[in-house]
Amino acid sequence: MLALDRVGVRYGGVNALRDVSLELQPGSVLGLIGPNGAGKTTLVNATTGLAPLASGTVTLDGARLDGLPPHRIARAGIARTYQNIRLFGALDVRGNLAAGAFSRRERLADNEIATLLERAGIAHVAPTAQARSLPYGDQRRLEIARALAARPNVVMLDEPAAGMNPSETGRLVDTIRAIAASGVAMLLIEHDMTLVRAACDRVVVLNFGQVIARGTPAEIARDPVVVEAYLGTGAESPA
Ligand SMILES: Nc1ncnc2c1ncn2[C@@H]1O[C@H](COP(=O)(O)OP(=O)(O)OP(=O)(O)O)[C@@H](O)[C@H]1O
Repeated sequence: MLALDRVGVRYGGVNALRDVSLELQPGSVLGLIGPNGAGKTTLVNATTGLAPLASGTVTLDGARLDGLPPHRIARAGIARTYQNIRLFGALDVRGNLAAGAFSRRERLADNEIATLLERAGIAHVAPTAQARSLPYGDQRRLEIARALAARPNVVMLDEPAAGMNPSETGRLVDTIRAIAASGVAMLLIEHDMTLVRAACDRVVVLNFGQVIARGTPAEIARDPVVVEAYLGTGAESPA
């Protein structure tokens, strides 16, 4: 289990995160929602060693992760994707997956490459295809495959459906649920409430760096505090 306990992150005078506690359980998907600038990406950065903690702790099965460099945290079994795709565009699919497996310090076998592509929902993609030549939705999924290449216990997806059309987004739900079902603890940052409702077991809502609500997707959708801070003000409808 991954646990954040009273985590605080400061950027100058900004409390990007304040007193945030949450847990990710194997086999389960936790949704993380909130308005732009609420601190969602910062939470992933704090977990993966990219944003230093001002307070609190991050532990994986009881072992402290905060303070470790990003590569050590990756080796401990935490993988992520990025809000803006960060593939090695000039490399082929195999090269990108090998980069994801780097923390394991072993070669990536051909059959494992096939399995990773299948788990990410892009079994049709050739390992020799150049990453930047892939359609956008496939690039997003290649990022997921690269995260899985590390054989992680925890996967954090930062807006994986951004730029996808509705049918691609629908298929993404199956991919996410299948990864969780394999025993991975997952965090899903997402603005699309349809996807959140379909993919997440529980949801945490951030606003100005603080948790303002937590519960099942149905509970969150009818929470007046959430509707006021987030759902009612944007394009998303809580209905
Ligand atoms: N490297 C940084 N330096 C300074 N301030 C930062 C940095 N990263 C984030 N912030 C600030 O911290 C706050 C939280 O930002 P963060 O990107 O985590 O929000 P978010 O919820 O992921 O937003 P979005 O939905 O737009 O991605 C914002 O006020 C942001 O401006």
